[in-house]
Amino acid sequence: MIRVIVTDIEGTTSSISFVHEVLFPYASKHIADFVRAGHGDTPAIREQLDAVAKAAGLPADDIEGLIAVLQSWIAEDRKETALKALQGMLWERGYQQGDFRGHVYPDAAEYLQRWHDRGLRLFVYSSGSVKAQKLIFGYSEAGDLTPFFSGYFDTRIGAKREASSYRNIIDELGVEPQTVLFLSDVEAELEAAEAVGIRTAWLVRDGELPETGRPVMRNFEDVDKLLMQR
Ligand SMILES: CSCCC(=O)C(=O)COP(=O)(O)O
Ligand SMILES: [Mg+2]
Repeated sequence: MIRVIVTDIEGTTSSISFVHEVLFPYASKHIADFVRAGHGDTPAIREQLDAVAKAAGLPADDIEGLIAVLQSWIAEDRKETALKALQGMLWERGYQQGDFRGHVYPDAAEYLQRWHDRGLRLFVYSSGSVKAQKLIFGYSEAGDLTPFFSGYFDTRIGAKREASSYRNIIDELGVEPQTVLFLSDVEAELEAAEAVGIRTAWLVRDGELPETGRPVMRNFEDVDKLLMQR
């Protein structure tokens, strides 16, 4: 019986276009000023810049070089933990100022509430930082959805296509893998979760249904029907 749901964000609870056409361009536009203003006296920013410098093989004081690296990572959608941490800090201002609100599909907002009320424990696992996860759900178009979640995982637990990440999540939650349902739009992530015994559901929000033996879910209502069968 499923007792825990772990959900991806981009392409699952929320549209890919919101992430790629709103959040990433906002980060790209503001990252340079953010880093120039914060690198000297904000330890949380400095810590992430040191990680960027190490990963890129640049001196930690090459601020313009680090900005160029960050811009290129945003453009190529690199799931680098330090970039994701900086993006989360940057987006906080955008959400607080009302520049945008987090996109969450109406069916996702509805069933997150229903599943929570039914006693299921809900968690997020996204490449976006935990801060960014709390922001997209906290400032969502459907209101503050964070009360429905029991916890959040980002790439500090491991990369989303690695089976070991899902083992780490199971260990952290202290549950049996077959009691967990993982939702994602990326088949490689589902395969990694399945490798450690986690149940999965594949969200295909838009476009043609792929030819696969795997059951495909168009929305969270379909996921709920699957839950009822298990
Ligand atoms: C938490 S909202 C920003 C999403 C993000 O930065 C990202 O890389 C999306 O990754 P996901 O694992 O949710 O597909
Ligand atoms: Mg996704």
